Amino acid sequence: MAERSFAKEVQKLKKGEGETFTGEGILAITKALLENGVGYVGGYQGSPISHLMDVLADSQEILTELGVHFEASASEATATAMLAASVHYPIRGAVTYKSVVGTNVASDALSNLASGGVTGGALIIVGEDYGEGSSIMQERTYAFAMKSQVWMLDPRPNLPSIVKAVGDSFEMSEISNTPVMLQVGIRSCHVHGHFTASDNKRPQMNVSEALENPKRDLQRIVLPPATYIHEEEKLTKRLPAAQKFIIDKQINERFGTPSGKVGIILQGGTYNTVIRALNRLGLADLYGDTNVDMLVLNCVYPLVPDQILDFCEGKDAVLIVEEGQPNYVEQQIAHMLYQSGKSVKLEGKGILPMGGEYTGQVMVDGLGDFFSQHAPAMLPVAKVTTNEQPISIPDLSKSLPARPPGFCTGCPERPIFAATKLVEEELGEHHIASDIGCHLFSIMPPFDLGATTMGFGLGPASASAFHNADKKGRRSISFVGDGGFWHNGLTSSVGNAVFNKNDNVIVIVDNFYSAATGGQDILSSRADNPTKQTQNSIVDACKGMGVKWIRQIDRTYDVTKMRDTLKEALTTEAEGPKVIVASSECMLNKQRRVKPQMAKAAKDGKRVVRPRFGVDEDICTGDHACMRLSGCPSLSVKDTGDPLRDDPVAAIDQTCVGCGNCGEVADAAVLCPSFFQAEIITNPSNFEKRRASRTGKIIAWLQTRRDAKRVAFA
Ligand SMILES: O=C(O)C(=O)Cc1c[nH]c2ccccc12
Repeated sequence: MAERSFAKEVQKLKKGEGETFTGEGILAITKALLENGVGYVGGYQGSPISHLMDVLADSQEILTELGVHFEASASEATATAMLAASVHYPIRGAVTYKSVVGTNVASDALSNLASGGVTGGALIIVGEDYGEGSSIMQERTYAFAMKSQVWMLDPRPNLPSIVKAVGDSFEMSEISNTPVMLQVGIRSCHVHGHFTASDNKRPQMNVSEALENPKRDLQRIVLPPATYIHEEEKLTKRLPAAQKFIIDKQINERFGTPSGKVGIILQGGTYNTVIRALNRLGLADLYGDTNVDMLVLNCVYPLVPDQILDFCEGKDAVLIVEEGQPNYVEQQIAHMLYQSGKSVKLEGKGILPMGGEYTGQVMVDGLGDFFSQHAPAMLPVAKVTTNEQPISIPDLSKSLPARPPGFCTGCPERPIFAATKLVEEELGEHHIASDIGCHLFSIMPPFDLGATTMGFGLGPASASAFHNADKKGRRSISFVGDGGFWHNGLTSSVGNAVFNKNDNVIVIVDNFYSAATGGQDILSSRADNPTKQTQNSIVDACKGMGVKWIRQIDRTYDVTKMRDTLKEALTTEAEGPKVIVASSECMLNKQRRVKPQMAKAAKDGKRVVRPRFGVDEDICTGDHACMRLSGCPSLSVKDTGDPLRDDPVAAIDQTCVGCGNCGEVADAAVLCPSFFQAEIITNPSNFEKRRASRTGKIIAWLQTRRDAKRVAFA
């Protein structure tokens, strides 16, 4: 079960011609797919397009009704390979993946797909995870579009434009026999708005019909000599067809006064920020109407030289607004201008920063500089000759404590790293390889464990060079999550270690979901899923791969067991990789699952017990050793008001879910007797009520007696 249910929202997918659809960008994309007769959809989840996969998963019924096949692909490579169904058949297909990392994984299939070309429209929806709030390295998917010759649309961030781009992409893909990427940034994915819906369309051909009428065309299969034909076709047919389509269909838009002496060429995705900046500069009204001449590239690849040169004609200066680096669009435009001998002044990176997100302030500063330098007369006098002092923003890093991202309250992964810390205390520091997923938070305080992260499912692979010539010497420890394990870790990491007789320790962090991407089900998820085969054992898969030494830990909160098993793995004489599968349910998902059940039980008058932990502040010495081995967000500090105690004591707040980690850690590390466990009982039995009342009275009497003897501070 994913973190959010879209069961209610997907009902909007049934809206018909003329009805108003209101909602989030990614939901609009899903609706647009159905309106455009898509035949199959798939993908791999990742921020910021995880919810698109969740919406599709929740729309299974509607998809089936329309004859649309949906798959939660094993990886982005799988998703892209799935688009093979559009190679020979006139079936429209769409897949989603996250940004450059998804494209990296997909790139083998992507090159093959782009070389052979497609018959049915093939659409890749890329959630471009660039800028503030991103979870990955800062690169651009654009490079892949260029190298494989895949077109890239980047629509203005509003629902009608995004929906239109879906239809345009399919058409463009079919006309030019080329796959198309629809790039949507973080803000586009989550922008809210409305558009006028059309009826959903059944696919022109569905996948069952294709199976009944198999087809092949040697010219579309990637093997020499066809590959040479593909390259030629790319240059002489597909590219010109795409460029003609861009002009004929007016994919790119012109705004403002066409004869302006200065102009802006911008990626569609930056439009909202540009318009807001123009508004702040006094160059656009609140509705976005402006006199500034603008060419909005809703298609950022390929560019159409005639269109660009026509825009630049007669202008003194043109600014390219292109987020991220390298400045691919600017370079291409510079080349066009140089080749055609135009003397227009080209601005872009320089006036705007080379890297980083073009946030509102960055855009106001950059556009302000551009107009001050090249068209100061356009700016309102107050902006040019301002004597306003810029607002100074205090450096909050001096006064606020750092708040590194970390494990959630009750996360079952925290004790795994607490155990690792304890083992290192005994056996010394080890080389630790990390992977993608929640468990990567181990690299942050208070654990500070892990030296590298090389890719999804590649944790153990990234430790593979570390082969200790001394059999009794130190081994590496590597981590991989259950998500990464099924994404490709089983072969790239575990199989590789078995085959190469790697002697290191591999910990598979199994929390029953692809947790970091939003709690989607995966092969080893424990829940029943009506459309998927779940409950496939990670241990059996590893054994099947040839792992001989394997241990399953069923409750990661058992820090002592976790610590002892890790120690055994690091010291055993057994050869080959030592694999520990550490399993406990993701606490976020567990709470989502259990809370409604408990609430219902309580409402029905049933007895419900919720464990909570607390700290006895009279016993706590305030040394905070518990926190150094935990980092639980519910574990905090509290001032006792006692002037004789310098340090605040530990305190557990209301967000505690009673996972028991703090107590376990304290026990395994022999740290602290100040933790206690309490039970909150809803609808207690009469016996429990009487007992609580009795003990309450005794405790109150003892407390009053003790307080009377206490020295009081005024
Ligand atoms: O959701 C995220 O933030 C991810 O990075 C997850 C993810 C999805 N597909 C990937 C491919 C390579 C690396 C990470 C991911």
